[in-house]
Amino acid sequence: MASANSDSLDIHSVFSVQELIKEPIISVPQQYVHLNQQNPTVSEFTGPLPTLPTIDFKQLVSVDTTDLELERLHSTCKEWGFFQLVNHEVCSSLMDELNHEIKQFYNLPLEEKMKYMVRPDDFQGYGKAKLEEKLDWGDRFYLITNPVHHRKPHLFPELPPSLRNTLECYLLELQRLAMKLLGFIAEALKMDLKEIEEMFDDGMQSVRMTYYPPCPQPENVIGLRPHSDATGITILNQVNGVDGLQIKKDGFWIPVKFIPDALVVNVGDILEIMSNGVYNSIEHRATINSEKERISIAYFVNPKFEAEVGPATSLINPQSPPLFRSMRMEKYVKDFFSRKLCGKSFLEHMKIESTEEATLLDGN
Ligand SMILES: O=C(O)CCC(=O)C(=O)O
Ligand SMILES: [Fe+2]
Repeated sequence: MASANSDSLDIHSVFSVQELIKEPIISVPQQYVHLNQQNPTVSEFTGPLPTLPTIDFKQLVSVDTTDLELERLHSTCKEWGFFQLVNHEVCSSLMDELNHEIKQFYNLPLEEKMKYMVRPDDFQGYGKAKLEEKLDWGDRFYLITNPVHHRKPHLFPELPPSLRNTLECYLLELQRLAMKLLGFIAEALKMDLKEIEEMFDDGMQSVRMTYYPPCPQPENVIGLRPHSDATGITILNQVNGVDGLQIKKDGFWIPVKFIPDALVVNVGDILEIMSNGVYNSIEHRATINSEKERISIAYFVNPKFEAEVGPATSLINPQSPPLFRSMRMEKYVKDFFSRKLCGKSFLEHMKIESTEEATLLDGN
């Protein structure tokens, strides 16, 4: 066990923040200190703090209101890349159950959780995929859940049965929701519905369950460092209702308020690419609370491994040439995970450079 204020951490403490704080600490070990995380602060924002728009799923599906809500969906994905989704039809008792099960999981003794630890040369499992110089203040469990034959035998099938069953039900509900949402997104973008359906049908899906312990110096740590999601869309469930998510808007970090029963949806890099830059995959991060633990589960929705990730053919024409290169999903995932989860670097990598773009334009 780590002693208070020790900068030389034992392996368990590096592996799990939850273990590290089992004995009260007064200051944060150096490996976890991220300086200047708070800049620019929201207090520098002039005028009232903007609030993340809310999209009402009920209005999207209802014939009377669908056009107006589609317009709102479109402008929100362009201007914010994030929204709160209400009336999404995912049963609230299922959300409560999931909340309970994830808490139970993180309450298991470390030895139990270590059964699922990330193995060398892998990125799935409990714990950190690689030990970086600077560590985030959170314990993660990442696993690919779809296609089912991609599930690692020692992960999903070996989860405690009640967590596994609840998660399975939750995933089915979210899968249904995600496909409907993607359909509305295709409509809003005026892209071929078949194109999006074919790409995402039985696509690669994964979840990240994160436990963010409280920290006595929250301003010196970061729960999840700034990043954009490499996904099609992400559906985030702020499981225990504690705030912490922040998104970067016009250069400022804006907090996302927890709304009971709402899910937070965001445009990922792949949707930015598919929309040929019409939608934006926004940088976000998770901050830490000084007193309360925070738990979230992010569900990542992606095209199938065989799909070609690139600007949708139905959106490309001589007036709107492709701004991103195309790549098979399988390679995209492999290349992405061999990089660091930080900043928008991978999306930048997918951008067509100006000389290449010029050649393409010439060819048109
Ligand atoms: O926990 C959160 O609020 C954010 C999680 C997230 O951004 C992610 O897992 O990619
Ligand atoms: Fe994220």
